[in-house]
Amino acid sequence: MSATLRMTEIFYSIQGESRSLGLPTVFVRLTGCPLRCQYCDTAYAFSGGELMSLKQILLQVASYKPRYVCVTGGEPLAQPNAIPLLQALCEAGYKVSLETSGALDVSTVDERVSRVVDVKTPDSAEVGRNLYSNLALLGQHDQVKFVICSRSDYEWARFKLDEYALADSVGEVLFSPSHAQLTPRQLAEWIVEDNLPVRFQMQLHKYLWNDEPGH
Ligand SMILES: C[S@@+](CC[C@H](N)C(=O)[O-])C[C@H]1O[C@@H](n2cnc3c(N)ncnc32)[C@H](O)[C@@H]1O
Ligand SMILES: Nc1nc2[nH]cc(C(=O)O)c2c(=O)[nH]1
Ligand code: SF4
Ligand SMILES: [Mg+2]
Repeated sequence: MSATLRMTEIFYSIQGESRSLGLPTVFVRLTGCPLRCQYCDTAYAFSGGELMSLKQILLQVASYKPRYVCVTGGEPLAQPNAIPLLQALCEAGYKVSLETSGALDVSTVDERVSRVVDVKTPDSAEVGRNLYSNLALLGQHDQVKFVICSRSDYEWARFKLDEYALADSVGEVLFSPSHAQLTPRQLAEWIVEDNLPVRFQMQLHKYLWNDEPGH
C-alpha cells in the first residue's frame, strides 16, 4: 500500500456523463494530462494537486459510502499507479468507471472497471493521439464516447462508428456536444435524422451546477 498518486480532487456528486448518468458517484480526479483538447473543462487538473497514498484515497472514498466511483482527470492513465488504484476500488466492492482519453493503453485496467474511452475528434485538436488499438480491447461492459464540436466532427464520428462497428462491439456509444460549441439540440437532430445507434448525452452537471469545481 505504498503507492502514491498525484490528486486534484475527490468529491461526491451526481454522475453527469456516460451510462451511469444520474447516479450518486464519488469522483477521483488525478492530476496531469499529456493532451490539450481545445474544449477541456478540467484544465485546472493539468498541474498542482497533492500526493496521496492509495490508502488515503481509499479512506476518503469510503467516507462517502458510495456505490459508484468514477476515476478521471486530467488523464488518469498517465499515472502508472492508476492501475493499482482501479484494482483496489474494485476489490473494495464499488462499481468503478474510468474516464480516459484513449491515448494510452487500456489493456491493463482491471476487467471489472467500465472503461469509458473518449475517441478524440479532429476539432478537439488532439485526434492524432487516438490509440485505435484500444477499441478492439473493449467489450459490452465498456463505453466509447465522441465529444462533437461541429458538423464535420459529427460526420467523422459517424464514420468511425461504422468503421469499428462500435454499436455492436461495446456496451454504449455516446455522442455528446462539446459544451458551448455545438448546441445539444443540433446534435440531437442530426442523430435522429441519421437514425444512429448511439446514445445522445449532455453533461448533466453543467446544467445542475454550471461549471463550479467540485461537482
Ligand atoms: C475532463 S476529461 C478527463 C478524462 C480524460 N482525460 C478524457 O478526456 O476522457 C472527462 C470527459 O469530459 C469531456 N469534456 C471535457 N471538456 C468538455 C466540454 N467542454 N464539453 C463536453 N465534454 C467535455 C472529455 O471529452 C472527457 O470525455
Ligand atoms: N458530475 C460530474 N460527472 C462527471 N462525469 C465525468 C466527469 C469527468 O470530469 O470526467 C464528471 C464531472 O466532472 N462531474
Ligand atoms: S484528454 Fe481529457 S483532461 Fe486531457 S485535455 Fe483532453 S479533455 Fe482535458
Ligand atoms: Mg468533468
